[in-house]
Amino acid sequence: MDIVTAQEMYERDRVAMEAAGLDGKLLMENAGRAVTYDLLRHIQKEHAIVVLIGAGNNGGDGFVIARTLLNLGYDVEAWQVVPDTKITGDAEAHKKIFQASGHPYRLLKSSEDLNTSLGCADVCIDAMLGIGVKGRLKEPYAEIVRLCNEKSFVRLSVDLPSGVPADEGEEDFEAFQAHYTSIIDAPKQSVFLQSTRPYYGEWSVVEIGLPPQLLPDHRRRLWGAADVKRTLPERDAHSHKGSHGKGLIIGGSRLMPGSVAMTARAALRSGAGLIAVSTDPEAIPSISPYVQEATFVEGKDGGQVPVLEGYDGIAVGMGLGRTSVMVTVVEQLVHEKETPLLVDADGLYLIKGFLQELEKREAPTVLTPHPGEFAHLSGLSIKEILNSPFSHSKEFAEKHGVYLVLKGPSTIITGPDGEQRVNISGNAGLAKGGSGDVLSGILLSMMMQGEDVMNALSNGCFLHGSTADLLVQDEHAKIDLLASDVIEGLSRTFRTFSS
Ligand SMILES: NC(=O)C1=CN([C@@H]2O[C@H](COP(=O)(O)OP(=O)(O)OC[C@H]3O[C@@H](n4cnc5c(N)ncnc54)[C@H](O)[C@@H]3O)[C@@H](O)[C@H]2O)[C@@H](O)CC1
Ligand SMILES: Nc1ncnc2c1ncn2[C@@H]1O[C@H](COP(=O)(O)OP(=O)(O)O)[C@@H](O)[C@H]1O
Ligand SMILES: [K+]
Repeated sequence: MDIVTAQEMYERDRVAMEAAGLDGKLLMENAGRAVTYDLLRHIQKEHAIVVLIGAGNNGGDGFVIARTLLNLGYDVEAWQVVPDTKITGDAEAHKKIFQASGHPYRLLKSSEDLNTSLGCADVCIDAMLGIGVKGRLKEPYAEIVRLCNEKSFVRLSVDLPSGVPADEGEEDFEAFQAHYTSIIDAPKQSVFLQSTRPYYGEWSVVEIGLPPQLLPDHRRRLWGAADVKRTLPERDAHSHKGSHGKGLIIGGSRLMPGSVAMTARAALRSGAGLIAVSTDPEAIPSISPYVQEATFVEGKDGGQVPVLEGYDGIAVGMGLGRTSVMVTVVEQLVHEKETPLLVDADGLYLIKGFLQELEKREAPTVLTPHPGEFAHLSGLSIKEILNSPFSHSKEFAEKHGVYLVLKGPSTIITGPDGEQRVNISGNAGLAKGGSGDVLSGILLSMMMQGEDVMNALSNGCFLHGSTADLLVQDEHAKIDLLASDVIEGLSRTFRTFSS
């Protein structure tokens, strides 16, 4: 499913209108009807409903929704919150159909009248502003939004909660706080940002008849279960351990043995053929009982720098520490151009000095920072990253020729060519030390088993989060879930994808 900016959404509408001959009024009818039937899941027959209608096409959708609900026999009051002169174009055409169908609307004169009406409502449908919003809400919207947010009724939004910007990068806004948002055609960037995501409440996307074959390819997509099912490599009946990749994991130290143990175990649980671990010899006794299937490698000349040749993939950084000998290890990995490399945790701190050289690597380089680590790598502030994660990830990945996995509740995976995928599986049970180590193991394993790196990374992120989701559905709560539970839970997720 594509993720769009406001501009890209207007472009999709334009293509549907010009290339397919779908007229704007028809799209508005489709949108309004699709949204109505979606919202009905949250409405009961005895509910008193208020529909708030704004000046633009979002308001036009509001007239269609109010008419459809009234035709179905629901108790609806349609409030136009702007003067008649502001309702123009397709919205005006639908207002006329609404009136010709014998339905009255109320015109906002004072906020007291509206407040009385809101006081009697069980459900409020917000069709005031959509992707056309610019800057902070002006009156009367700002006051109406404040009134609505204080009420105890069910708040449902059309396309976007009014006031929420569609695109990343906007910090200063005030918005309708929806319990549920019915998104038209494609999720907007703001669905995935920390500051705007909470305003949407639960959400889903309704289809309004735009022809997929004609739509521009934005190369920014939400990655879901259907995509995993389509792209997850099958395990060949005639395969042997060598067919599934031999991986090297460099990390762990005397005081941090657990992280590399989890990465190794997660890699094996995700299908890796062979896993070797390079770590501080003092850490080996605590790691080996936890991953009996892994082997250990000694560094060259008895030191800590391992031989890097002969692997299908290398992951570095988990629990590694930041000593000078580790700088040497990371430097050698950067210059070892032919093996796919994944860098996490301490590895991300150590690689900062070699960023300019990453572009020269021939095999894929994958960096998996959380926003704090990305701030260190990029020199941006965490706030800047959280406000515009799509554009900052894209700029960084393209500049350094790397795959960037920017982790969080919405994880953004960006390829060196700027293609982006978003994973939203997972829950706050993963907000614990060790979750990232497990993800690194899964990603290393996926990279060794599939040809397409973007698919491998997207699938790995989905499987990691989706395992945590399955585990909190029955066995665990978000509070007690451990990263190691996710490793043992992987089998459940894999079983749902195997035929
Ligand atoms: N063909 C299309 O373009 C379709 C559009 N649809 C709907 O149309 C919406 C987009 O329509 P519009 O482009 O008219 O945008 P909006 O419906 O968001 O409204 C823009 C209007 O709001 C005013 N406005 C902007 N910022 C404001 C602020 N901060 N305070 C107060 N008023 C402000 C503008 O002056 C303008 O009159 C979508 O979100 C969707 O709901 C759907 O009907 C499907 C088809
Ligand atoms: N609130 C959350 N909702 C969903 N996923 C989360 C949440 N918090 C963390 N995660 C996921 O958990 C992992 C945490 O990785 P990271 O921050 O590197 O953890 P650590 O280094 O402590 O192991 C990432 O995959 C991230 O997407
Ligand atoms: K809205």
